[in-house]
Amino acid sequence: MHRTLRLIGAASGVGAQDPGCHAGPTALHRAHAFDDLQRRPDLSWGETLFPRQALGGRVAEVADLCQRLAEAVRQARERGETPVVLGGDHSCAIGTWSGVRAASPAPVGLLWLDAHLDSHTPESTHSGALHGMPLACLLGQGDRRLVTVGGPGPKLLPGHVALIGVRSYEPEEREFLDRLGVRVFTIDEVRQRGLPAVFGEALARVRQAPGGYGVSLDLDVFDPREAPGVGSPEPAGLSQTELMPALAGLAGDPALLALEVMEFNPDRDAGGRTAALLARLIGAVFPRRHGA
Ligand SMILES: NC(=[NH2+])NCCC[C@H](N)C(=O)O
Repeated sequence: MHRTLRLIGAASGVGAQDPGCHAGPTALHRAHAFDDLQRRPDLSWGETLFPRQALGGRVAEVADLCQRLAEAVRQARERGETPVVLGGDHSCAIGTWSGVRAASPAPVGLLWLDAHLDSHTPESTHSGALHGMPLACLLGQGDRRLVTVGGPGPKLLPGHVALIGVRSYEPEEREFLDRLGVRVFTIDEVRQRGLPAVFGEALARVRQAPGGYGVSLDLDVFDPREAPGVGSPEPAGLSQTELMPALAGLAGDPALLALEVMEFNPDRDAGGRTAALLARLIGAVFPRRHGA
């Protein structure tokens, strides 16, 4: 059975220091790089969600957006569709995975591809930026308004989570993840062992979750020379030559519940390279099947 892909825009930069990612989904909707994707009969662009202002601060605005995103993602899953969420800053991940979890009868795993750990709490953050906190929130730690999006309780169990590509973080968030037992594959480990070995090990871990798993991809996991259009670029990332084949290996996996691609910042996307990469990436994970 071929599932319908449901694109959902999360047009928020409220969680970031540079709010430019808010324009990401609208820019992609119009980008020529997305023309072929949008013509696919098995893909439909659903809604794009925008933050509501004057809710009394950033946490309230992010919580409100994530609540609506969780609902849209949950409904898509319950219709038997595969949600593909396009950000937007990475704080929106709280909505995506709370929605996936709400639609699943059993715990779900998450593969987190990112230059950062995004695992601060309000107490540990250095910047105060909410896009530095979503993974901690999904693991049950953080501002109550964010932790309870989509229902009470942690949305992920540490043993079902793995991060790949990490190269920029503060010590407190690393200690937090190590304490919980979340597996972090830094870029140094990728360089030592090669991406195929690391990706395989990370995937095996997240696939242990009985409810299936998802992929949260922050575009800054790529080297900024290949993906310049991101909110927080960090040098020395993964190349497309490395990561695309690994992602293509997920194609057709019935346990893959949803994908999100976050932190696209069109203001910085010199030559439209990042939008084109993003379109290729969706095509690699969800190739168009014959007849679909
Ligand atoms: N989703 C992101 N781009 N996160 C970047 C976070 C950077 C830094 N660790 C912070 O907490 O501010």
